[in-house]
Parts: sequence; C-alpha cells; structure tokens
Amino acid sequence: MTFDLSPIDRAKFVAARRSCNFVENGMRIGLGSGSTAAWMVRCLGERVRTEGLDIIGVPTSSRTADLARQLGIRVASLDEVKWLDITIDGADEFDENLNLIKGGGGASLQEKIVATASDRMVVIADVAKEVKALGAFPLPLETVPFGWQTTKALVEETLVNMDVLGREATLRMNDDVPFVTDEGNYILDLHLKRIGNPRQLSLVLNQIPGIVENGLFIDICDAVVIGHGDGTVEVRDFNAGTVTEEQIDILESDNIFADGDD
Ligand SMILES: O=C[C@H](O)[C@H](O)[C@H](O)COP(=O)(O)O
Repeated sequence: MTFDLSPIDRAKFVAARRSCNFVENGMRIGLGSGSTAAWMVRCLGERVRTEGLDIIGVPTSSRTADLARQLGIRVASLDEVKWLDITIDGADEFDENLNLIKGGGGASLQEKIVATASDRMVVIADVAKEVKALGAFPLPLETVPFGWQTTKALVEETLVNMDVLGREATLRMNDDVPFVTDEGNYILDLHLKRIGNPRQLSLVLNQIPGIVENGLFIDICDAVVIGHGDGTVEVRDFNAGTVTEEQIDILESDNIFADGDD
C-alpha cells in the first residue's frame, strides 16, 4: 500500500509531523481534535512506539481520546494532570495575530479549556486556513439546549450592534437531529462573514445566558505550523520571534499512516 496523500492531506500531515518537534520526553500534552490534530496524534503514537517517548496526553474530545488510546499514548484527564506543557491543535481559521476560529468539529469548548491550561499552544493548519480577517468560517457557539431558540434570538439581536457583516445563527444538525457536543450541548453557527473586532465579540457573546463558550481563541495560541501541499512547512513562533521554512520528507516508513481516515 502506498502513502498517497492529496495536496491538502499532505499539507495537514507535514504540519502535524513538524509540530511533534515541540514535544519532549516527560511532557504533558493537550491533544487537539479534528483531521489535522489526528495526524499529530498518529505521529506522536509512532514516537511512543518506536522511541519509547514518555508523554501523557490530555485529549480534547472523545474521538481523540479513542485514537490516542488505540495508539498506545498514555491518556489522562485535565483534572488529573491540572497543567500542561503544550497543546497542539488544528484550527478552522487563523489571522496574523494568531487569533483563531475553532470548533468546526464541535470540540472547541474542551479545546479552549485545555489550551488555556497550557504553557504553550501550537496550531497546525494547512495554508488555506490563514485569513486576513476572521469570520468567513462560521463561528461556533456552544449553547445549552434549554431555551436554545431564545438564546439564538438574543445572539442575533446582539450581533446588530457588533462589527460583523452577517448576523445569521443556525443550529448545527447531525442528519435530522441537533448535533450534540461531548458536553451535551448544542452548537449555533454564526455566519458573520467578517469579524471586525474578535476580542470584543468574544467578550460580548460570552455574556449571553445559555452561551457556554464561543470558538474564538484570542491570545491563546503562540505558534503556528503551516503546511503546504508540496510538503514544505512554515513555522511562526511568536515566543521565539522566529519564522522558519522547512521541507518535511514523507518517508517509505510513513506507509504505516496509510490507513488514517480521520
Ligand atoms: O472542533 C474541532 C476543532 O476545533 C478542529 O481543530 C478544527 O475544526 C480544525 O479541524 P481540521 O483540522 O479537521 O480542519
């Protein structure tokens, strides 16, 4: 079997693989969710298996927890570990200040809690996720099911006074029923098109009763690994103040990843 990746999957894979260079023996690591993060979990699992890398992973979704366990990564809850050295996670959009929209897969509540409880957060993303202004990707709002239609109306009313281009909120569905998060909540997706002031919007949305958390990550991420379809990555590290470009080779031995399907 060959490890034949589409350009977008190659971009995700090389970003994920490069991000594992941030991981050292003995670290407690927040394991993100989504397709890019799944590649990172697979790469870490491979290091655990082949190098005996000694890490503890705190997963940000039930799906990531299942994958990590299958791969032999030691898994713990955030309450067991309390604080993490690093979280590595994907994103739906990121801007030049490394502010993010997350939650396209419905996991942003746990992701935000875990990333905030980490010394560092590194985002891994294909280059298409970089935007000038956040908001083309619908902003997820984790919402308590009780009274969600009233909450939705309140959100739309609140958006009238915000610096955004669109104001529609839609309930995320899973076939014919509402999508339910790992925390038992619904998700309202906000179709804002462009967010003028992400920090202000985040604060205002979190004031609305019934909103548990929004998918804006402001001042949480401090490095991004951007993958390209040709196998190159750009690493922007705000802490170190560096920007580097590298070629990540895909090896024959990477065939072990060929069955990955997240
Ligand atoms: O809820 C999902 C997460 O925030 C993901 O990290 C995000 O949606 C990016 O996912 P992907 O890597 O599959 O594009």
